[in-house]
Amino acid sequence: MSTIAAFYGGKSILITGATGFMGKVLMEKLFRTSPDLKVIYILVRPKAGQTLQQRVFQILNSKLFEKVKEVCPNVHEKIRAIYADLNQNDFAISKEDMQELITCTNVVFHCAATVRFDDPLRHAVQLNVTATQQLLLMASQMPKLEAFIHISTAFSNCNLKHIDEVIYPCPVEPKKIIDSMEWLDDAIIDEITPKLIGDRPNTYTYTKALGEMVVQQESGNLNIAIIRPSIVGATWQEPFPGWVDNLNGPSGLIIAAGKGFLRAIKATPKAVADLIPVDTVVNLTLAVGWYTAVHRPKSTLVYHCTSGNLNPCNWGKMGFQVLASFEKIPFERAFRRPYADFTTNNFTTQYWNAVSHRAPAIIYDFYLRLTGRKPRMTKLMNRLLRTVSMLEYFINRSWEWSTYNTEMLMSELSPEDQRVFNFDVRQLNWLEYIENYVLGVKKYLLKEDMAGIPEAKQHLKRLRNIHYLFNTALFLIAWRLLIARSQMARNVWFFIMWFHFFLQAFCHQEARSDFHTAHVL
Ligand SMILES: CCCCCCCCCCCCCCCCCCCCCCCC(=O)SCCNC(=O)CCNC(=O)[C@H](O)C(C)(C)COP(=O)(O)OP(=O)(O)OC[C@H]1O[C@@H](n2cnc3c(N)ncnc32)[C@H](O)[C@@H]1OP(=O)(O)O
Ligand SMILES: NC(=O)C1=CN([C@@H]2O[C@H](COP(=O)(O)OP(=O)(O)OC[C@H]3O[C@@H](n4cnc5c(N)ncnc54)[C@H](OP(=O)(O)O)[C@@H]3O)[C@@H](O)[C@H]2O)C=CC1
Repeated sequence: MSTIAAFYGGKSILITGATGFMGKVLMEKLFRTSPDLKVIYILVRPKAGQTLQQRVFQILNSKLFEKVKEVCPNVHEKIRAIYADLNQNDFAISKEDMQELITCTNVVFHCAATVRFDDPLRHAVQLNVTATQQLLLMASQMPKLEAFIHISTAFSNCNLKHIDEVIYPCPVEPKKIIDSMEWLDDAIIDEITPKLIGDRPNTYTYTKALGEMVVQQESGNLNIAIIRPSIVGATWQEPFPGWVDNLNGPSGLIIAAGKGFLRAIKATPKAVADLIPVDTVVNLTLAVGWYTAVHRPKSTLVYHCTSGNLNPCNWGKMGFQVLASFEKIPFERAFRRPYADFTTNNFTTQYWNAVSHRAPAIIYDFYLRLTGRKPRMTKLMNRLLRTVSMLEYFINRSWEWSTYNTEMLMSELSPEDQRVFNFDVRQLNWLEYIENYVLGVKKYLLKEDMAGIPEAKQHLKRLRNIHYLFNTALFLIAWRLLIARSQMARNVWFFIMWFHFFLQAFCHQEARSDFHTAHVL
């Protein structure tokens, strides 16, 4: 029997962010491996016209929970959804619910956060810092609490190149930031945001760093640990490979590339793609919960949940494998054929954005107008390019995260626990993982039927023919109208053609050699 699974038996567990990507996988694993746990309290807010109960019902009836229902048929009775809004004082939890939580909770997993990169500082501070502070205050009143596990991010200190499993201080105290949010108006906050976040790229990474400082300062006598996952991706093994249900991290870009919207990206092929499967993060989280409660380390331990130093993969190899997977698993109704130009240069990025993204969108919108429909592609493309520009920071740099604590914990586990709560990322086969990821995006995010694959392949063939036809027609028209009439136009045309093909050849050669190197590595 697994020691960790046995530890959670009979326990009352509080999870924040249980309706999120990681929270759902955490609940699933807890119920599947410790079906005799007492109760999982989840702090939920009504959303998108759904009540708390409807939200819980939807989660429990999803494919993710199919196995759980076999092992733990009374799972509905073991989830207690508590109305809460982490943006409110005392989380707007009723007195009775608060009393129950304080009296009964044994372990807290704090996953809730805003993960948006463009959130205004006030909102990001409220959720990622103030709510963490409030939750710790609540936890300090829990007589039965054995462990408090805080989920942070490996990028909370992305302004550093080498990151140790320690809490780094921020120049301005979190308490001062929290106080100032109360009296400063939005315009002033917007003005000082760049100065506060300094060399971090966004309010998300900054407020997650502040959240860690709050954990350190307010820990009191609590048994606390911090987990820092890198870029969390689809499940690797459990409960089945490829499960994913939101667009964060690479998932949105996989869709954009597979549907043929995104065909070039400013990314450094040799930079480490520090992806970590969500089930690996959850396994480490549960192991840390057990270790923190049972071994009670004297100080707050930080655990890096990253792949780069143990089993590195780079963006070149990842992009190559994603594209290769589209051959086998094409997405339906693609706008253009999937294709990738990786570039590291600003000028070529602008060039490919104009040629591969904006121009086709304008042409398609023109076609929509001609056929009496509302143009939409330019707007969609602008949004996509904005999203990509926000992710660029993370795909053009490499970081080194030390993993001493994570490796120490692995060595502390029994062989059975190492198997049931596997977080040894060295066993991950990237090529297999990425193919399952693409498959998961198709099945669980796009909700496309596998039976549609032959038709999707036909559609891509049609797109290829249209592409050839379009290029030939364009060439003939240009030739007829301009080139045949003027020497000047001929010279300009030849220069453009030369430049275009030169760039294409150059980028291909660059990408090929990088893909090749990446592959060899
Ligand atoms: C040639 C290219 C392709 C080649 C091959 C295939 C490529 C795949 C592999 C290699 C590519 C590289 C992948 C890089 C991924 C790197 C991610 C790095 C992130 C690390 C950060 C640290 C990790 C963490 O700790 S936090 C978790 C990460 N958080 C996020 O990812 C949140 C990011 N999202 C946001 O902040 C916002 O959504 C934002 C600002 C991007 C957009 O906000 P906006 O208000 O404009 O819109 P939304 O309402 O949110 O959505 C609008 C629209 O866009 C869709 N969308 C949302 N997010 C993404 C996304 N990440 N990618 C693509 N599309 C996205 C959303 O669904 C909406 O669509 P509609 O149709 O309009 O509804
Ligand atoms: N995804 C990733 O790549 C990474 C994530 N992390 C960290 O992991 C944790 C979980 O992330 P992930 O699951 O991906 O994020 P999601 O965005 O999927 O989930 C966020 C969760 O927080 C909840 N939440 C947000 N605001 C409130 C609020 N005001 N009141 C109550 N609940 C709220 C959401 O509830 P609702 O459903 O109602 O919106 C949701 O359950 C976060 O702490 C994040 O920083 C770290 C590294 C990478």
